[in-house]
Amino acid sequence: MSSEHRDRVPIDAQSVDAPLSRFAVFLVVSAAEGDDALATVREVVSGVDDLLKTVGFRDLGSHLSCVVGIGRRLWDRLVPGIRPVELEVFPTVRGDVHTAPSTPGDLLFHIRAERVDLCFELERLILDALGSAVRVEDETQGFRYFDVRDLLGFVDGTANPIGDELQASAIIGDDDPAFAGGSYVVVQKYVHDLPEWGSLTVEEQETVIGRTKLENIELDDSVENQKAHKTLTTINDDNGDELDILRDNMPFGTPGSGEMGTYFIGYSARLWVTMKMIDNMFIGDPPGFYDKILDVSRAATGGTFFVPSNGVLHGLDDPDALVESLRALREDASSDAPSPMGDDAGEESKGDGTLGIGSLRESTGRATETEGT
Ligand code: HEM
Repeated sequence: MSSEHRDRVPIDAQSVDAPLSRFAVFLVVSAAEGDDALATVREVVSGVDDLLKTVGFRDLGSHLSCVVGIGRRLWDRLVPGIRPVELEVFPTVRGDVHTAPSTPGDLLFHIRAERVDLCFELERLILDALGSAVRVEDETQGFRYFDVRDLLGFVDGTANPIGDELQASAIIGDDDPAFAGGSYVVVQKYVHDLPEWGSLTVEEQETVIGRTKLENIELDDSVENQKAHKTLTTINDDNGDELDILRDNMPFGTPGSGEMGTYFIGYSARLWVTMKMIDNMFIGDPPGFYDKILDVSRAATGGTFFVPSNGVLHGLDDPDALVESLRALREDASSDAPSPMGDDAGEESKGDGTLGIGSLRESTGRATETEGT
């Protein structure tokens, strides 16, 4: 990659690695058809930093942050002709018993802060600015619950990568140089059946999760077919090295309505790793032995978004220049690489084996379908 191109498209990541906060808002919206709506989306999304400063500067200690993700359909409208290698619409994943639905959404705003009013204010300003250019598909307010527990009562997030591992797991690097500094994010809103969960003994619950409830100690992996949640979501590459994702799950709910659960959010440098975890949970590994967490957790939403680096995000207000820069970066990379990557929408380079992706994909036995690509 030439330094000239690096200068044109800086690879600074959005605040994907913001610390675990007390509050969060997960806002998913769909973009309206038409050029006017697209122009508004471009302006707001590329300038979201200004709104963030407007609100966040009023209390810097509360660490207000906002990550913007863009779904594949909107990406193709905003940046026609070049797309992150793995970006796809979240596919419906059907197991024998449980299904992970694919639900509409073009933009994700993941807002985090130590104060709920800062999250509220930023969300309000973003939606005001977007106006009729978008329709809200889902809006969930998450909160920290005791010592970072989910509503099932278990500490959630312990095995998250930190430091260098966080960067390597969550932020795209040389695999897709045009989109270095970006990340893939998957969200799913799970609604829990807490009375059903409460009818299990603590030992039974611990077997489902794979950790002890009070002390959060990891249990040994089961040698039986039925694996714990933590085992089904442990993915290794062909060399046996573990491939992590960065989770920032949050409890949500309104007891009066009876609806409460866990909002799952996972950032990854490789989308297929997150999707393999979801396959394992819903289809089972081996197939049929699905994640028992799903017997008390209904997936109500499912979406995949690409989180561009700040440089690409800001570049959305000048799409011609952006596309030219991204193309140049990808061409540079393919002329340097022994086996060239695709130069159009990225389809050609999917599963190119750089991390044993192809063989792992084939072994998933995945019964999935993609809705309305
Ligand atoms: C109902 C929703 C979910 C709940 C309540 C939940 C809860 C938990 C808990 C309590 C742990 C153990 C502590 C920890 O390491 O964080 C865990 C681990 C984990 N979960 Fe989930 N989770 C949910 C959904 C998901 C989904 C959808 C994925 C992936 C797509 C996922 C990926 C992981 C991973 C990677 C680990 C760490 C495994 C390891 O030990 O290496 N989880 N989860």
